[in-house]
Amino acid sequence: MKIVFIINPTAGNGRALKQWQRFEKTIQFPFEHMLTEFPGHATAIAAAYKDEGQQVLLIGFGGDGTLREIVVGAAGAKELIVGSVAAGSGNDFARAYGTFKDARAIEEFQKIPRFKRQDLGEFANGQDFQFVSSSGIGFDAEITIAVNQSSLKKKLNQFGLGKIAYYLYVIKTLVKFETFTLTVQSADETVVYQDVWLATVSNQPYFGGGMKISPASYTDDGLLELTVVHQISRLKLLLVFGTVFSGAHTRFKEVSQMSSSEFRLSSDKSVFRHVDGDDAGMSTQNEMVVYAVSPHNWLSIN
Ligand SMILES: Nc1ncnc2c1ncn2[C@@H]1O[C@H](COP(=O)(O)OP(=O)(O)OP(=O)(O)O)[C@@H](O)[C@H]1O
Repeated sequence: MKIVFIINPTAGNGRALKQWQRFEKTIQFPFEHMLTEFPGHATAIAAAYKDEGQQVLLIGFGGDGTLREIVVGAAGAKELIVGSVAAGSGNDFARAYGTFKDARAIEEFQKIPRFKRQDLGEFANGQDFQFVSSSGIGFDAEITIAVNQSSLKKKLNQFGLGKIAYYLYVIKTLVKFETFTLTVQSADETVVYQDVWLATVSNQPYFGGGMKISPASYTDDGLLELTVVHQISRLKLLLVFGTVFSGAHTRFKEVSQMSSSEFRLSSDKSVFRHVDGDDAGMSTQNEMVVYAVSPHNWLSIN
């Protein structure tokens, strides 16, 4: 089995490169490695291994964005297995799909490779999007995008205080956010939700760096789960946010969840959208977007 590390040097607020340099010194088996040079590069690197004619273990050295790009490049290929070394800021991929904690664990995997077929989520909205963990619209997407684009975050990161930027944007967005009306069509029903703060389609339980937003999600069951937070006061929303880490938010009446192989979502205004915590443009007003499980699945370590 060939081992290929795909390293995003910018992941983990720029800490991934140093982490890789330390990790590399501990590797005692043959490997290849590539550093990503731009967003989307990991997809091209992964896809280039599709015709190797042998099993290849692609190890993403980065966070959720890097791993999504690798999975997208590897999806549909029978001989490409995707693993990770957690080197991002949130690392929800590692929570659901496992991660190698050191080089020895990779060596053990090589001796007895165990892997598993996994679902990939997708939707099209002008362009094709795929998501490994989740994709959402509304409040959380607006925060994510503001933080990702923030120069304040970059400054605070120099002192290891990047999280402060995140909390500042939570407060700022909480004050100015305008809720929207969401129409959801699934195989069984059509539901209209008023005063919606966020809607997230999940393939695995975690998002946002350890928040257990969708406890009923399984990565390989051919189903997606939708979580809608609606008709809630700003103060109570903060309280609910605090309970997401344990999954206790599902007890609130303002949190609705459902499961289906496909959801058609439309909002009465344009709203921000993320895929696996990265900017994915806007979901435009009254446009029906179909979220589904892709026919192309992928292989994770097991
Ligand atoms: N050389 C590069 N320069 C700038 N951006 C890059 C480069 N290589 C990859 N990227 C982009 O960096 C984005 C962020 O990476 P990633 O999500 O892995 O790290 P993170 O945001 O720190 O972690 P997490 O998503 O787990 O919080 C990826 O979506 C990818 O497109």
